[in-house]
Amino acid sequence: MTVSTAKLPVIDLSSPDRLSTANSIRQACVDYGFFYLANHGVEEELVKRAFEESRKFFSLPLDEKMKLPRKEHRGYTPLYAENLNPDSSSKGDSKESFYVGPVRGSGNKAELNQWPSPEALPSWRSTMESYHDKVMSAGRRLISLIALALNLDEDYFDKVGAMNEPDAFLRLIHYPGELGSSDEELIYGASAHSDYGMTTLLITDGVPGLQACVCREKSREPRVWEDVPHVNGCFIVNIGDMMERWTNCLFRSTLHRVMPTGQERYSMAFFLDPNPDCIVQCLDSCCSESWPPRFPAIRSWDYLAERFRLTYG
Ligand SMILES: O=C(O)CCC(=O)C(=O)O
Ligand SMILES: [Fe+2]
Repeated sequence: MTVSTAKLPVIDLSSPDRLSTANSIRQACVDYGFFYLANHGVEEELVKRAFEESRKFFSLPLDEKMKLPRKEHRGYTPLYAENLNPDSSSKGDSKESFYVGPVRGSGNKAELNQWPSPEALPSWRSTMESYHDKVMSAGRRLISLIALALNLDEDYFDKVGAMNEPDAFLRLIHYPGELGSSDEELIYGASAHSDYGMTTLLITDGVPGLQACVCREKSREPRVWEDVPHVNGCFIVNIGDMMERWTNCLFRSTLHRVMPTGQERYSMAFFLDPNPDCIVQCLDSCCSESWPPRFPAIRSWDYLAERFRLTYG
């Protein structure tokens, strides 16, 4: 079956016409929950370096990588350890990943990060810290436009505490590209899922595989999948379930997956989530008498911890 390419809008983060940009973001988040983000300020050179360092890490022998197993949601997760959609595959996804949590902040938050040994990978930590910082500043600018898009003050998410030391996790991903044997079930790179948090800023190495199901009804069958190709110089941004909850389902967290193509592939997903103590409750601008709040208020971390528990067991 041929798969068409999703026609996603491109949002210019540096446009001086913020209101018009906010309107385009609103439209994109209502219609697709996905868009491309251009002129985001993260230099191509830094993206390239981060991909190089990521490649170096995943090329280490497994026993080296297993010295940094995922703890406190930071560190290494080996192949098949994660199953985003247990209904679709019993083996788990064909990817390995590494999480880098917030790199600044009060208390010991940044110290929870695990780093490969500087002897083996001397530039790894500084590269990932710079990349995390830079994507975080793009994310902050994006969140203020998202607030405008929701008819809120542009510092709304600062005022409710979401952007006070947000929980931002960079996840480096490596898909080895092997195809599971064809007489068994299909093994996805990443099986169908929506992201859990506020918003995700994803960049890939250009190898195809990512698809989104941009149908409004998540439960509609059969699902129609469309390719989401890499666009040079852009992040692929998508809305997460927590933002869907916040906006009372006005903004959509869209199902997506990574198909196995037989090609090795690298990507870097930056999950921008609110401060763990932030209370996520239906925005005033997203409910009315005829459209009452669908979800009770919840503390951000309580919501996310439950989602992680279901994914990682
Ligand atoms: O690698 C990709 O293109 C997508 C990864 C993804 O959706 C995720 O990690 O949540
Ligand atoms: Fe995702």
